[in-house]
Amino acid sequence: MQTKPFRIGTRGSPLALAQAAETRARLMAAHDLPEEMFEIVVLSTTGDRVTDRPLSEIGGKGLFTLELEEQLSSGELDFAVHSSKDMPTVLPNGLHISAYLPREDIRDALIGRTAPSLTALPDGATVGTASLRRQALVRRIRPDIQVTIFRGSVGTRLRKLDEGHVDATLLAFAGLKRLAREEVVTELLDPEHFPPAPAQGAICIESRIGDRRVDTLLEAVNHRPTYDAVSCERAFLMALDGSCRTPIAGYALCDGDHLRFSGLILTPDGQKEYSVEVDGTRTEAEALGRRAGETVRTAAGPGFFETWS
Ligand SMILES: NCc1[nH]cc(CCC(=O)O)c1CC(=O)O
Repeated sequence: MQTKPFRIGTRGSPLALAQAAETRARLMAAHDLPEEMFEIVVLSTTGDRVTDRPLSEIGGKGLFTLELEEQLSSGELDFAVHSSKDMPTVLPNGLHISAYLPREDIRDALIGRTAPSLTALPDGATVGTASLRRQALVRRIRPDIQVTIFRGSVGTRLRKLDEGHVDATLLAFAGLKRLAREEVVTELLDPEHFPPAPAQGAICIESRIGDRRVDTLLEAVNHRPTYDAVSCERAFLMALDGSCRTPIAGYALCDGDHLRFSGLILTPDGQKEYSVEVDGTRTEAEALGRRAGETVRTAAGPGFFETWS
């Protein structure tokens, strides 16, 4: 192996930095390499800079990835570490997701200030979130709840909650665990009733297609069950054309060679929905996700995706 350090690209949020550090630690352990062999390069992305509007409004794909991908393509970086959930379904030419680390918990967590659970929140309570999926899933269970746009890093959102801006907020349990903040959680939401976003809880590594040196390095940390589950979930998103304005949820679970996927699309008010379940072998993960996406898209019909945009 070469002696020049690998350049790892990441965003600068505390969660992104924790994920880059976890990636480096796993690579050091897998290859018995010293820390000096990995240089963590921090870049700011559009998604980091615009924090006062919902992401669905800023539009465009790759708000959290574009700047990193430019530097990957130009050879400035060797690979980039991302939250898979923030990855666009279609990547720039020449780049691919080459590895997934073992997935964290996939569930959403409620952090309640005035009550500990979604069902116990007071009548007309406010919940802070910028996610259309979380908004729709909250309204599906509690149509009386008002949703306030909440953006910024995990720490910023928890501070806004503390300051009393809202009664509760929702965050990925995975991110809270990675930041060692899981003690704030008052309720973990069951995926059967409150399904996570496709790819939630999984760290992925993006690199140049055909970079043998990087492929060899990353192979040792790639977790196949996560790779298959998230590939299935991303295929579901892609088949739905991943419009940022459609609340989409879904998760795949691997059990030995078997994979089961549950998907859901709903209107932002949570009052209308289409769900799908498929299962098969892990080797057909992508095909299963694609089929599930096509199934709900056909069931919903073209009108469904236009009713609110
Ligand atoms: N878009 C923000 C984002 N991207 C990934 C995570 C959490 C970690 C993960 O899902 O892997 C979060 C914050 C959140 O949803 O609470």
